Amino acid sequence: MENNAADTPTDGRILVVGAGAMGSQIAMACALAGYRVRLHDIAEESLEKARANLTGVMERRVAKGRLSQAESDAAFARLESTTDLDGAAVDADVVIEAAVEKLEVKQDLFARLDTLCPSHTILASNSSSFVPSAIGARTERPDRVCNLHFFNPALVMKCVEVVRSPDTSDATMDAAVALVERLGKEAVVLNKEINGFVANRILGALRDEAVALLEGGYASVSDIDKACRTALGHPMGPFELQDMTGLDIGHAVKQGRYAESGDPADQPQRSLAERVEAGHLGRKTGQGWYRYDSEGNKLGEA
Ligand SMILES: NC(=O)c1ccc[n+]([C@@H]2O[C@H](COP(=O)([O-])OP(=O)(O)OC[C@H]3O[C@@H](n4cnc5c(N)ncnc54)[C@H](O)[C@@H]3O)[C@@H](O)[C@H]2O)c1
Repeated sequence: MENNAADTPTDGRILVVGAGAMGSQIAMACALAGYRVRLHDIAEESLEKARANLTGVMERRVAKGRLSQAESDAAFARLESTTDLDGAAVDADVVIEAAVEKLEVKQDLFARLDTLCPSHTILASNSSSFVPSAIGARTERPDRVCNLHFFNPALVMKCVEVVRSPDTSDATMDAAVALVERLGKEAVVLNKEINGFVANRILGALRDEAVALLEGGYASVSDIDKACRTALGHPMGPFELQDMTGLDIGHAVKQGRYAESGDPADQPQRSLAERVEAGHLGRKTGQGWYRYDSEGNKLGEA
């Protein structure tokens, strides 16, 4: 059985803001661990989609015997959906924000949550890149702001990066790490904030080296991927992975980092930029570093 607590409700109320791919699964992970959870979104259809997706995920888990029907029912009973942020925030002990990746949206949300939530409430963001000092800049509680960075899919992936700003208190970090552990996940603590955190920075460095080797004419796309799979034991190579996640995503991350650092090394490389400009974004467009047929089967290098 997974980490869940159908019969042992956990103290504390969690508010998850944003019911997209990440927020919906983070909310369910918390409900499975016994927390009472409110899932908020500005869009009613996002909440409906979240509920439908979670119902499917939980049904599959029950069918596979990884969860009992009673545990699934109890988790759903602890999970409430709402478009009313004011009402949802009044008694939240922890907020996990998983709205769109736009700094202004997050700063506005944190400023608003700061006025709506009790003074003890921890405000955490699931942002993939923005640091807590930036997101919480307009709150009166920088000591209770941190990042809780889950990975996709949040119900499956074990790692959660817990990121502190220079103002985040030890008590906030301790509570955040305890929450991650209560969810049955592994906390990776960042003692100092940095854009992109640990796992995605390492992934980015690998991707950059792969593109540099390709652009230098040292090896082909498929041989670089082969080296990562067969020598390093990676489940897929860096080009295969980019085709899966979307070249536009990696391109946007590099642009964002360049805007912040001004370091030319952070700019998207020529071969990546050319593909994105041509609309070759990976599997979703049928071509990225590789070409794919309409069923998504790889045909060969692009
Ligand atoms: N998708 C990933 O692989 C991944 C992984 C880790 C972290 N993240 C981060 O998680 C966050 C959410 O990503 P996602 O992939 O779930 O996005 P998504 O587009 O699937 O969902 C975003 C949701 O936020 C809602 N929203 C937008 N503005 C809002 C507001 N002001 N108040 C409440 N809800 C609002 C939207 O209606 C939408 O339902 C982003 O910060 C992203 O960087 C994403």
